[in-house]
Amino acid sequence: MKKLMRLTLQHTGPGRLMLYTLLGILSGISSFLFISLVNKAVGLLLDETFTENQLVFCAGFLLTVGLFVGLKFLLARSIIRMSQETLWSLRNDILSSVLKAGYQQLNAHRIRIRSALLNDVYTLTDASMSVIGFSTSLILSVACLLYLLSISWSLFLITLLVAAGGIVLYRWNTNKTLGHFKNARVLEDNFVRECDDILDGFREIYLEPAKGRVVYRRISVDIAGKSIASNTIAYRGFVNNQMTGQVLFYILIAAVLLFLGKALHISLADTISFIFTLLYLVGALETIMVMLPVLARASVAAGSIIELREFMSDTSSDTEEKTILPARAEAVPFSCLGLQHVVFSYPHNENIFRVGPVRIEINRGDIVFIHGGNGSGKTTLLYLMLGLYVPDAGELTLNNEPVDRDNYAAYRNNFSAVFSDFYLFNNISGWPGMNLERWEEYLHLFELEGKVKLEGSCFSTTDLSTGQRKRLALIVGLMEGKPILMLDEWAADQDPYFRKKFYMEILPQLKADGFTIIAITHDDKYYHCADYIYKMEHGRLINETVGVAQH
Ligand SMILES: Nc1ncnc2c1ncn2[C@@H]1O[C@H](COP(=O)(O)OP(=O)(O)OP(=O)(O)O)[C@@H](O)[C@H]1O
Repeated sequence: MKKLMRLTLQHTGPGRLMLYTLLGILSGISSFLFISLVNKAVGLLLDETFTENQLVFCAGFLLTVGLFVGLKFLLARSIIRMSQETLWSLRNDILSSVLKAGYQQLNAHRIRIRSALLNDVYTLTDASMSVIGFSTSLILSVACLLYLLSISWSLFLITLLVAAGGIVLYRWNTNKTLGHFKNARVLEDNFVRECDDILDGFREIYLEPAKGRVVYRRISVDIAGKSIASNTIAYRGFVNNQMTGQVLFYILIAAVLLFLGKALHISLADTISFIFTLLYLVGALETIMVMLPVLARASVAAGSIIELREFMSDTSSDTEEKTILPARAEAVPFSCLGLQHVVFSYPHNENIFRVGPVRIEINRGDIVFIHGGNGSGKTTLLYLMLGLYVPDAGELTLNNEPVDRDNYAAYRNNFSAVFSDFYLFNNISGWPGMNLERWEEYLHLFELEGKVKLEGSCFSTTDLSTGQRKRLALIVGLMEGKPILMLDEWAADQDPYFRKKFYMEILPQLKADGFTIIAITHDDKYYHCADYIYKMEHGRLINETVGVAQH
């Protein structure tokens, strides 16, 4: 619950939370005023003096009901607004942590981020909607207990003992119950992962439905089975608590009516008032008990969001040490970059694959090709050069200056990249430094005229062939105007005609325009187009430029 309070406080602010609590208290008090009026009226009816006070009671009832309705309405309106604002504020908060996180952190927590954005925030929003009933019932319970004290302190003590017994039982059960909710929350992540398999692997499943059936079975048998079991045990625990509490109070009511009233010499009017108030108390306690599982699940969701945020901002753990949090940075004019004895290995990789030590110097205007076998470390090296991964040892230099924590973001600003699994943004509005005036020229160069248009800051379509989408991604990269272009097997999806055009015509033109190009390629037919050629072998970078370089 502490985590839930911490998160709620962060998103509503203490002022608003106090205001809603105050409204809840007032609403509870107005309910209690109504009960006490009913009790008084019952007492007067028994004394047969009610008719003399009928008008006063009529006004009293109208006033308390009016107050109750007004406060409930105000509270409901505020809480509904607050819960919607909390939903979006939580989402914005998670997304801004995502945007500030390092690449490796993001990759490691992809599924949790999705679960947090889609599930946890809704669990929390639902809980905040329940707060109205919860706070009102809580206040009403306290007020009822105080009223019971004013009727008979001995009966009050007995009631308190019964309530304490219920609370002890509840506490005893709750830890176990929360554990089951936590299990169910972990299963939710597994569910999201399996759903990704179905949605992202749909083509493969369509061809071989057995693949889909396997995933479906994992969801419907494994995950659903375990999730149903965990949630059922957890909810059952809460229902048991609720029933135990109710039974305890019903026994108390029966005992007061049957013998406790008489034994403790309580008058008939007080006994009736006591029973009445107890019944109200049971109702209020029941409302609280119904809310408890909702709050318990919200507490697990809050814990999960807080943990995720800590993972995303933490720079001390194994993985996070190798990332540099981005900051706003101005690019410096690029003249050369270098990797000096750079070493990197993936954390938690059992095969202990290591890149390096790597030494390389690249100057402005160079065309550098890197080739090598699958799994030799080319992409890892590319990520190191791009500053997506941070080396374990050695250093990167930009313009002969070492790149450190403070200027990593500025360093990254020098690159545009088209990855082998690139993402094509449809809307490029607000991107800094875009040379949109070159759009038509590049469209012509990459032979995409008539295929796609730039409408404002959006592309008319991104539903193109794979090769065409790659051409468009490269045009976007070029329009960004960054000095270094990183390409991971860019030409692999191009037809022979355009591949030739790319190596023989486009690359020289880009070089003439001042771009530096670092490309992973297996097109050995065009290796002569590079100024420098390197081979990656088991994480080692071998210079094969001799005989290839044109200068
Ligand atoms: N995210 C990762 N976590 C752990 N290990 C990884 C990760 N990515 C790659 N590796 C390991 O690093 C090695 C090199 O991978 P890398 O992607 O750099 O190779 P590559 O030369 O680009 O291969 P390919 O030509 O197949 O794309 C792989 O053999 C793999 O074991």
